[in-house]
Amino acid sequence: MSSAAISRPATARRAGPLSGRVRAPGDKSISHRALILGLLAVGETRIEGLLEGEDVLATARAAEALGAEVERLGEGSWRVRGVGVGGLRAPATALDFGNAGTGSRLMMGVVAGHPIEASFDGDASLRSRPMRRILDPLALMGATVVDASEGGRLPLTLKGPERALPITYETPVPSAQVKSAVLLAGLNAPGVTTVVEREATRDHTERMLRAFGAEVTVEPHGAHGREIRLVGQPELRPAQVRVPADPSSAAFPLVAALIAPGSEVTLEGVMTNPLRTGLVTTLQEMGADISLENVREDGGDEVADLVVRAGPLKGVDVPPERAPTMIDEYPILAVAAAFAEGETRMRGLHELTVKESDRLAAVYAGLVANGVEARIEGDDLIVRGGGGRAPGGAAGVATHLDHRIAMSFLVMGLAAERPVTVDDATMIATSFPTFFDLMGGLGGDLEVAP
Ligand SMILES: O=C(O)C1=C[C@@H](OP(=O)(O)O)[C@@H](O)[C@H](O)C1
Ligand SMILES: C=C(OP(=O)(O)O)C(=O)O
Repeated sequence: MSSAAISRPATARRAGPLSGRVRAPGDKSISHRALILGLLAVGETRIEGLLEGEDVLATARAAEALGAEVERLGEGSWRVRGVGVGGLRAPATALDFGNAGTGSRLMMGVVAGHPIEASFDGDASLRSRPMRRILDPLALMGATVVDASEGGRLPLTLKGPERALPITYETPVPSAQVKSAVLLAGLNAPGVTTVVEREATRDHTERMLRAFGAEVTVEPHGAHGREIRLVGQPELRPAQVRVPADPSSAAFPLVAALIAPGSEVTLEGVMTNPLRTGLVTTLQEMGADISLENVREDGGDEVADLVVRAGPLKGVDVPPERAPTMIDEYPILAVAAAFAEGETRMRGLHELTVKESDRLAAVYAGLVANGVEARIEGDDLIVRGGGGRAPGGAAGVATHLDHRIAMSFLVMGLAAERPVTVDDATMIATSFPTFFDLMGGLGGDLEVAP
């Protein structure tokens, strides 16, 4: 297991307006997948713009342990020499995924498709997260859980069958991680593996599998869902992957620019895949001044420069079916809502309770600690905004090993009447290692305890 890091509190204070042009780091979802498909391709995959955050570095180490040669050539520039589908070797020691749900769950799918045994572990947050949602479909494909902690949690040991079975699986929860784990296991199963999702989730695995030469078809399913079919046992060919800027990270300077009066910020090259843009849609409904400029295609996805100007926001009702397109953005949306005029109701947030922390509870507690009126009704979070103002003043928002809780409340501090301190900023390095430099470069006043 990762050794527990020493907590470092951080504080953000209101300063002048934010201004400048910045690029958020590479997309975390795509970075994990590029390393994993690089491992499964025959030959040399090149990745540019890889997110060099702790979560992704853990996946890079796991890919190495499973047989790939992984080399960093320069900032964000990586080379992966893969072993091919079917060519994995059993790792000598447990794979430690730290804080990373995506890396651990997708790699469980990879292992389950191969006749090898591997152990998975992580930090206290990852050890508390549900893994049955992954292990159940992988068992249908022939994998065995040799050993697991209570409730099928980490640390656990998984053993793949001699020959994985292709299945048709309807995901019980909207989860790109579950979908991806099944597809990755299906890569080494003879025949067609099918995943049906009632609500479409981020489609990076499907897109990237195609870019690496796999045969994948996607059809609509019902009102909001999709059916994805993968033909097993392809020889994946290596690809050149250019990783676009992560919309889930860009969300922090974006909301900071909206709520710090007088700000104008441009966020370059942000991925605008429609399955990731729920936050921008919602903020625009709230009246936010966000324009998409220079819309273009890059690395197989749509990207745009987002030009953001501060201005008044109004409360809105966010429908539950939008959740998969902005699942990681609710904490920062709640901060925007705290500065809006009137009430914002975010519906259907059950999945937030099983992230790095129980984000529904953590956001609610952080809002209340900062003098913001909020309540939880069932799976809904309701925030009453202060019409351009929020009190702030929390002396130590509890972040529970959750990077997005830490960044969200630091952004609140950049515009609140009193400074906001979070109890631990170390986890920010899992997804946004340049957060403090980037926000500071825009004029934000943030300080981490030495
Ligand atoms: O597939 C992915 O890259 C991710 C899927 C989402 O999780 P779920 O699949 O649990 O919804 C998201 O919260 C996570 O940050 C990244
Ligand atoms: C939920 C997240 O990531 P993961 O599931 O990969 O830990 C996140 O980054 O907000």
